[in-house]
Amino acid sequence: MDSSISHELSKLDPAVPFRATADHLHHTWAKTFFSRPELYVRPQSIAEVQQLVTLARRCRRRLVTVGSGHSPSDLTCTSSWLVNLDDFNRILHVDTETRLVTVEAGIRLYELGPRLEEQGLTLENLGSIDSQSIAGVIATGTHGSSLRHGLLSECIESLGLVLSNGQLVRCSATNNSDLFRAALVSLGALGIVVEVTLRARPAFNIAWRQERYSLSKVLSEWSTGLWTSHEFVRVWWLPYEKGAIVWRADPTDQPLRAPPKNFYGEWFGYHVYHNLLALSSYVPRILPWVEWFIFGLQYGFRPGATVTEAVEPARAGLLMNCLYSQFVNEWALPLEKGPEAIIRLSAWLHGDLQTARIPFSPKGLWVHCPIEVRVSDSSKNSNPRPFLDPTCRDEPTLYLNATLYRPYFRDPPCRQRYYEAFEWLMRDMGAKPHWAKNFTTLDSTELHRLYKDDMDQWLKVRQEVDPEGMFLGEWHCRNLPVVGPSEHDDQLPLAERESQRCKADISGAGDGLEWIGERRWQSQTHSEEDHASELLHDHSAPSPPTTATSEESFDLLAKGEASILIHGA
Ligand SMILES: Cc1cc2nc3c(=O)[nH]c(=O)nc-3n(C[C@H](O)[C@H](O)[C@H](O)COP(=O)(O)OP(=O)(O)OC[C@H]3O[C@@H](n4cnc5c(N)ncnc54)[C@H](O)[C@@H]3O)c2cc1C
Ligand SMILES: O=C1O[C@H](CO)C(O)=C1O
Repeated sequence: MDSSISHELSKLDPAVPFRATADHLHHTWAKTFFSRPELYVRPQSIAEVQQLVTLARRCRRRLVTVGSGHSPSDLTCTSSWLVNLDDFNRILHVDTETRLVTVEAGIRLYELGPRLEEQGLTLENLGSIDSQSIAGVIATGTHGSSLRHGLLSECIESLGLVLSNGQLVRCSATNNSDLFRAALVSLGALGIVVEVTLRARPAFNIAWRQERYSLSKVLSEWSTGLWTSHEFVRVWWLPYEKGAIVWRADPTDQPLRAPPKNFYGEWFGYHVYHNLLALSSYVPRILPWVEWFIFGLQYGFRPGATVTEAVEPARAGLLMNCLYSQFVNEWALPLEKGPEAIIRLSAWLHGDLQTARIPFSPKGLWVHCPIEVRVSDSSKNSNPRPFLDPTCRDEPTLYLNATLYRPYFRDPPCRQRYYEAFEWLMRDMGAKPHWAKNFTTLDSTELHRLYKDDMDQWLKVRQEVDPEGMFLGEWHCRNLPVVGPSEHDDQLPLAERESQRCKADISGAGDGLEWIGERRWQSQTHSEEDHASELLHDHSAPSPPTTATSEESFDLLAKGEASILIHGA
């Protein structure tokens, strides 16, 4: 460890462990990005998180918190310090009457699910997987597919965050409500979420049914029951087949019934599909045939031919097999605009530019399926909305997700043009991108135009709780107007800028990129004077962990007047 870090650490409480290692190689689940943080820290208590934040501030380092790394963008990449709360994952309190559950923020959904079930409870909604940490799910606005639910974070009652001055602050709809609305989609840029209180639902099983539809049937039923006939509905669109797989589920009292085996869920089918996708990178024109062949074997070759059904606990039945590494490019738009968006994208993929009205050539371009078609509805939610909620405020939301697999971690050749065209269409339809995913053609000005005042409010809260940019990186600077156009980076001295991205020279990385950050701290000599003034301002209260729960203490914090705990300072 850098001697200046050891020196600063020696001034802190030796009884509070600093569980840091060097040489950690970070990568996203999809291996789209790699980075080598200077330190990888796995705290096990709030005191450890507070000490870590204090140390980072004194050493002038950026902090990035990573959950399970399932966000496929460079959002979690850093050359500075990477914090992971996998060892901070206990259930702290369960009230079976109110169904309020408090957990440490590193808990993964697959750990939480069975623990809630022991208490007769479950989460009310899930996305496609349960690998994420609860804090990660909240931070990027993860959603499932149901018009009876909004974002998964709708069930969050309150959050506890450690801010850049080391203070633990709690927030909810009624307490520090602006901080709460900002933290509900925080993008990791406010502080480290350490505690989450959520409202669970009585455990339930779902009966699900999956069948093949023609695309025309999907479109004709769009407004007449497709999305409303069941509590949970999702559609996978097969663009070349002009077909779709429609999956629907409702709570049930029926006895459990395991799903039947399926083609690519087994070893043979999994590898056949993977290798056909790999082959298609060299011979892209086989993709329509791959779609016909694989989805025929998986779901039947004709609409209605094969119906698959099962009864499973919701915590398992709502999930799906996401197969291989992938790029995901997902946007939220009004549900009523869905048929137009699908008809135009379908026309483009089939070369009908007049209907498509998308100014890119589809010539020689072949893409993967499925395009995921999902829904969400936050408009009836009585909880405060996150400032950065991409779903529609007053009407149901459609999510369109253009999935592109990366067989053996290799990028498919269609990616750039397909995503340019897809994103152009989404922008033309007034859609907003899912924060976690691989959108590329928007910048901070355009994202600001989409969120307007809501983004301004988010930026205001962010700036108040992290004035030096300890939790900001290149991803945030690229996508959010965290500094005004005329202002200089010096206003956020801890924010980490990217210095380079290159093909990762790492075994098994495929086309994954290595993200390298500027080591700004090497040029920021922290003078004795700075240090003395920092100590004066921040480090005044060597007492038990500070908890601020009132509006008042948040205001004090915003003015930089609140005192914080430094263990052993
Ligand atoms: C196979 C797959 C399936 C997916 N399915 C869906 C889906 O169905 N619906 C959907 O909406 N999304 C889906 N996603 C996206 C995924 O839900 C989000 O990317 C989610 O944020 C990942 O959680 P994580 O724990 O991996 O967080 P990470 O990706 O590690 O981090 C995400 C953000 O959360 C921040 N963060 C994490 N922990 C903390 C903390 N303790 N305090 C403060 N900030 C924190 C990070 O700094 C970062 O900004 C899927 C992704 C994959 C790869
Ligand atoms: O990001 C996502 O990946 C899967 C698709 O494979 C899914 O549903 C997401 O959302």
